[in-house]
Amino acid sequence: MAERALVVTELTKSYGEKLALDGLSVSLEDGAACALVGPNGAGKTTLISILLGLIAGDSGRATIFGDEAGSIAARKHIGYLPDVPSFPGWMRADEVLHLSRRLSGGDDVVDPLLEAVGLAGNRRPVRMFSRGMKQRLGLAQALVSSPRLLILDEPTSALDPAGQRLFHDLVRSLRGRATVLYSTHSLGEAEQVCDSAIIVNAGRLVRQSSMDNLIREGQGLFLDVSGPVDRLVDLLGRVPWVSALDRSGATRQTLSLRVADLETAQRELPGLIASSGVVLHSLNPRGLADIFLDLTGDSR
Ligand SMILES: Nc1ncnc2c1ncn2[C@@H]1O[C@H](COP(=O)(O)OP(=O)(O)OP(=O)(O)O)[C@@H](O)[C@H]1O
Repeated sequence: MAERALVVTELTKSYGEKLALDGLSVSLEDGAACALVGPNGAGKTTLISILLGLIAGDSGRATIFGDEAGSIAARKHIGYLPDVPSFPGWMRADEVLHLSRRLSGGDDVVDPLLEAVGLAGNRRPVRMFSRGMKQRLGLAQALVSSPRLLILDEPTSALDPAGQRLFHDLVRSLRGRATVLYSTHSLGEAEQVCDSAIIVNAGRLVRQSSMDNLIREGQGLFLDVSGPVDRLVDLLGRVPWVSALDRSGATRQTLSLRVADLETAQRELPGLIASSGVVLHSLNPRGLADIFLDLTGDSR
């Protein structure tokens, strides 16, 4: 069986009274592109810091390709891109990468890497780079030692939407070079780059699942309706494709439907609305942000 890229078992870490990781267990197959998703304070940075060997857990274990997190062997497996990478402003991109390569003892991959991140031939000093360019250089730097595990920590938090999209395209194009662990607040971002997600909240694992499954299980519709809403709720209670129904509001009400079969729901819903006699004000699909809120709740 292939060696797993990451195995985290019952990992716990407190800062004084604050429990940041609470018996977290997750694992990652070699070659996966997995998002680490959770709201502020979920424990993502703490987990990454332990994987990088910057801090130690209180109990439990983490191994990277079989090597204990924090060991020299484990560190050699990892390439890391922080949210805001910094470089000596006077250096050029190629100089940054040559220096990193010498320090890490990696292969001579500087030119292809600069090409891959769209910085080939750029002779300007890094201080003249935009944030997006710095992030792309940071990605190249993280890859310079040919790591087996690439950890990206909220890498687009300082980028505008266009810069984010470019960065997502770039990470997607680099998939296959390394196993990817991509920390983000957003399932929407995770979907752009990753095929699976580890969702954490309050230091605990909420779900580890493929993106496809998360989206399928969370799919549904929001209906804004008024009039004989009880009648519509009654009709919806009888069809097999509704898996959950929440209702809020007074005169004008919002029905939140989770559906097992979206296509059937979209085909049959207009008929149910018409026969119930309600007035439909709006109909919207549930998005990834709704799925994220469902899974992480409001437990902070
Ligand atoms: N050095 C520290 N001292 C005290 N508490 C800390 C420290 N670092 C983190 N914490 C607390 O531990 C918990 C987990 O924090 P962590 O930074 O790991 O979460 P996160 O998921 O990375 O959050 P964010 O998305 O906001 O970066 C939070 O409640 C945070 O306040």
